[in-house]
Amino acid sequence: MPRFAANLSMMFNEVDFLDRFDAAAKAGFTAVEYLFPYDFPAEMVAEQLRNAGLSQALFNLPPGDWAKGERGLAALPERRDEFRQSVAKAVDYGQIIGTPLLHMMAGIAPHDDPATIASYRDSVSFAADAAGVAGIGLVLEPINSRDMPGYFLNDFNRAADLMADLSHPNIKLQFDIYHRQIIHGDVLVALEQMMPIIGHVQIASVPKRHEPGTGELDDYRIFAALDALGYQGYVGCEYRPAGGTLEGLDWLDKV
Ligand SMILES: O=C(O)[C@@H](O)C(=O)CO
Ligand SMILES: [Mg+2]
Repeated sequence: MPRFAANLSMMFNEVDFLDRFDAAAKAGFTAVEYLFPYDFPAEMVAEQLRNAGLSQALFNLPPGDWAKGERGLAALPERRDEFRQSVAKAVDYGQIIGTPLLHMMAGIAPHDDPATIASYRDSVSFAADAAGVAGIGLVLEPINSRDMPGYFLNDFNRAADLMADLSHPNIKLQFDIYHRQIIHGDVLVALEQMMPIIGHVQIASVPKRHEPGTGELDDYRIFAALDALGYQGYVGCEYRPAGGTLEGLDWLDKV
């Protein structure tokens, strides 16, 4: 059975962010992930994690102005300085909280423009180096264009090609099964082929992004495949509960 991490940006929204750690632990989770911890001092987040007896699986670099629609800075050449500051901030938080992985979002930018491609490549290398010095892995996640129109990294093969090209030891793929199914399908074959470069997995039903086992895929077969492929990382439960978070957790009993 995979090791599941509760995603505190989507789950346990019945309580405030800092109270979600305790709620996740009481529900039986041993690890958590979330998008961003930056509204709170890192020490405060670390204390919540520690007090709840949880491990941190991953969180994201600062994405720019999320409320204004920004979804990362890495592919935006004109934001290079701000991007580099965001890397320093994420690594700082990562060391204090104790995360093994940071996810770097690419940004809303054309994926066929030489300037944005060059910016992204430079940013990936820069962030992978900086995170690596701190002992933290960097992951890149292709995101489907229906949920995030205009997102730069919207293709799993392009992500894999880039990683092969950069050949940096500290870069891995964040394989979100929800995005994979919407972008390309062929989930089981892709998991097998890409397993050597996968650093983190996330799950949600497709197409509604609710609890596993409630959509078009056989999520239980996918969990069995992850075990059979020897996947050792966390599976982030990045879904929006269809009703209450606790009421929806019975899918875990069927894994
Ligand atoms: O899949 C997602 O949406 C997330 O993993 C993320 O990091 C950006 O929203
Ligand atoms: Mg995801």
